[in-house]
Amino acid sequence: MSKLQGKVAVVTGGTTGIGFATAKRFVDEGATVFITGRRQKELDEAVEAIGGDVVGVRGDVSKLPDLDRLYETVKVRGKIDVLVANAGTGEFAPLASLTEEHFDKLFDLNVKGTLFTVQKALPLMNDGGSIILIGSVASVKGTASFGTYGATKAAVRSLVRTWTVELKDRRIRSNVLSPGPIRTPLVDLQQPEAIARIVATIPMGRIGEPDEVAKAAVFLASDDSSFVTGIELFVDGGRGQV
Ligand SMILES: NC(=O)c1ccc[n+]([C@@H]2O[C@H](COP(=O)([O-])OP(=O)(O)OC[C@H]3O[C@@H](n4cnc5c(N)ncnc54)[C@H](O)[C@@H]3O)[C@@H](O)[C@H]2O)c1
Repeated sequence: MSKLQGKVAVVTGGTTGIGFATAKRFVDEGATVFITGRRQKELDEAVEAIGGDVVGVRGDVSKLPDLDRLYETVKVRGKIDVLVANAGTGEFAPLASLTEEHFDKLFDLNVKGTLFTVQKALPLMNDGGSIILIGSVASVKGTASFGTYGATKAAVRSLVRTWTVELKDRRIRSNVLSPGPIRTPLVDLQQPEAIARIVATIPMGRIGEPDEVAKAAVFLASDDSSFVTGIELFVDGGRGQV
């Protein structure tokens, strides 16, 4: 039995990496999935590669009018059962030399974009639905140059605590799914020495694959996690746990 049969899901930033893998898993589990991306070409390629019941909507989730347009499109196909606020950016710089521009860029997308992605979805969400925000192990593990990024993801973790309480009467569950280092365009694999340093901090001795995060997303999206809300689920090979 498919775990998401008949469900409608939205995955922001679904053209690459974790968002792409999650959208693919959701479609394979029977869901209708809307993905977002900023560039039409990448969006079309992702829709083609995922196949099945997937719709691409172009937009930048840090811009509120784009979010309105996204949900206008989704509305035509019905209510939302699962929302994955995945779009996020990671640029890394020591706090001591951080610029205001860098700070604003990260907070605009990772915090403001994530908050309004959820807020604007609420009128369309089915009671009993599931909200998944993508966090990061960087919020609990001090790592040089990850300060601003980690702070944005700590904010995401905090937002979920509040959504969990504010949405309880509608039985909407909200959880954070926090990956450790995963093989996606966000992680620069062209720097083998940096990767080796990261891998040395991971008990499982390797970086993760996008589909390993996607499998956990299916758990949080489906009835398998019917009594799970307000948590942070780490998919990090143990990196943040030791
Ligand atoms: N890869 C990792 O190691 C890792 C670890 C922890 C958390 N994460 C988080 O996972 C999520 C997905 O990242 P990923 O690793 O798959 O990298 P990625 O670069 O493949 O994915 C990021 C996605 O967000 C989209 N995006 C970026 N800015 C956007 C915007 N303004 N509007 C709409 N979409 C936008 C990108 O187009 C892309 O599809 C992010 O929130 C990231 O912070 C990644």
